[in-house]
Amino acid sequence: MKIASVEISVIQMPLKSPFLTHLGAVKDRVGIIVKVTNNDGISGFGEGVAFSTPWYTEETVETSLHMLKDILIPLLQKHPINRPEEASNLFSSIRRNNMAKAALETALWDLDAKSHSEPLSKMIGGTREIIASGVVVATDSTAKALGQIEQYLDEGYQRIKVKMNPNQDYSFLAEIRRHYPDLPLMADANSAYTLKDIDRLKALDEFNLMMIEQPLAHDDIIEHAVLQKEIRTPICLDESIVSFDDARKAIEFGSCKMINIKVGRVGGLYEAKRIHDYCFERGIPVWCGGMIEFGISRAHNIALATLPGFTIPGDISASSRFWEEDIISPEVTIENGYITVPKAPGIGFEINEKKLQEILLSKKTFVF
Ligand SMILES: O=C(O)CCC(=O)C1=CC=C[C@@H](O)[C@@H]1C(=O)O
Ligand SMILES: [Mg+2]
Repeated sequence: MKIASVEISVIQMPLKSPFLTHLGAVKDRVGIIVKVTNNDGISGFGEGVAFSTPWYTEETVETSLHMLKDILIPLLQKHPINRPEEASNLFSSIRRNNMAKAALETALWDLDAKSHSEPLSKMIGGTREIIASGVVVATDSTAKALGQIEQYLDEGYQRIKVKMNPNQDYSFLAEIRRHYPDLPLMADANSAYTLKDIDRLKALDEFNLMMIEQPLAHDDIIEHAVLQKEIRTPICLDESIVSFDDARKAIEFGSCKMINIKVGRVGGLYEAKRIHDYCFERGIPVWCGGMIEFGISRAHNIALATLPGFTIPGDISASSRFWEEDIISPEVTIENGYITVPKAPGIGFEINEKKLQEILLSKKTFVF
C-alpha cells in the first residue's frame, strides 16, 4: 500500500434527539474522520467512534486524536505495510486505544478494497447481500419508549434494544411486553448491576428477552459467568470484550452466550473478524453493535455484518435514526427491515463533501 497522505478531520453534529443511558446523555456527536490516500489518488475512509467523555470506554475524541497524530500515523509512516491485515499487528505494540487504531485501520481496509475494485464486504469474506436491521430506544420514560418502539416498528426494524437499569427494569419491560408480547426485544444495562442483583435479574427471565447486554462491570468476565448460570436469559457481552482473547476467554468461561462486536471497541476490522470466526466455529451468535456513528462507520458495520456468523439483527439503523443529513451518499436506508449491502468498491458509499464541510471543526494532513 503506497500511502501518500493521511488526513484527520474532526466533525460535530447534533443528534435529532438525545440518546439517554443511566451513564449520561449524548446530544451532540463529535467524530473523527480519517482519509488515507495512496499514490494513485485513491482514498479510503475510517471513523473514530470514541465519545467526547470516557463514559462508555476510557477513550475520548481527544485521546484518539493524540494517538492518531502522535503515535499511530508516525508508526505507519515509519513502517509501511502491504496489506490492511498487517495494521493490527503493527499497532499491537501500542496498548489499547482501540477506537483510535480502528479509525486508521478501517480506512486502510476501505483503501485496499477500492484499489482492488472490490466491495469491502466481499474482501473480508462476507456472504450476505442484505443485512437485518435493529434499532436502539434510549430514553427515560416508558411512554416515550413505547412511542419510539411503535415508530421504529412502523419503519420496519426487526428488533428493538432498550436501555435498562435498576430504576427502569421490571415494570418497564413488563409494560413493553404488555403492548408487544412477541417483539424480538433485548435490554442493555451498560454495567448498571452487581451480583447482589441476581434475583432482580432472574425475575426478568419471564420476559423472554433475546439477551441482556453487559449487566455487570464493564471489565468483568468472572462474575458474568456466575450470573449466566443463575439466569435463563442469555447474557451478551459488549464492554468486556475489547480483543479476540477477551472473547475466547469469555466463551471458554461461560460468561456469555453471545457477543456484540463493535469494530471500534476491538481495534479494527481484522480483530472483529477474528472474533466472528472464533464464535462462528463454535456456534456462538454475534451481532454488530453501534456507536451513534456517522455514515462511514455505519458503512464499515454493514460490511462486517455480511459475515455468516452475524445471525442476529445488529444496531445498524438508518442514517435518519440519528441525523437530519448524514455525511455519506446515498444515506443508509431500511427497506422491509433490511439494509442492502452496496456493491460499489470499498465501503460502497460516497462522501457527502458538502455536509462534511458544513460540520467540520478542524483538519490536519500528514504527508508520507
Ligand atoms: O449506534 C446505535 O445505534 C446504538 C448505539 C448504542 O446502543 C450504544 C452505543 C454506545 C454506548 C451505549 O450506551 C450503547 C451500547 O452500549 O451498545
Ligand atoms: Mg451495549
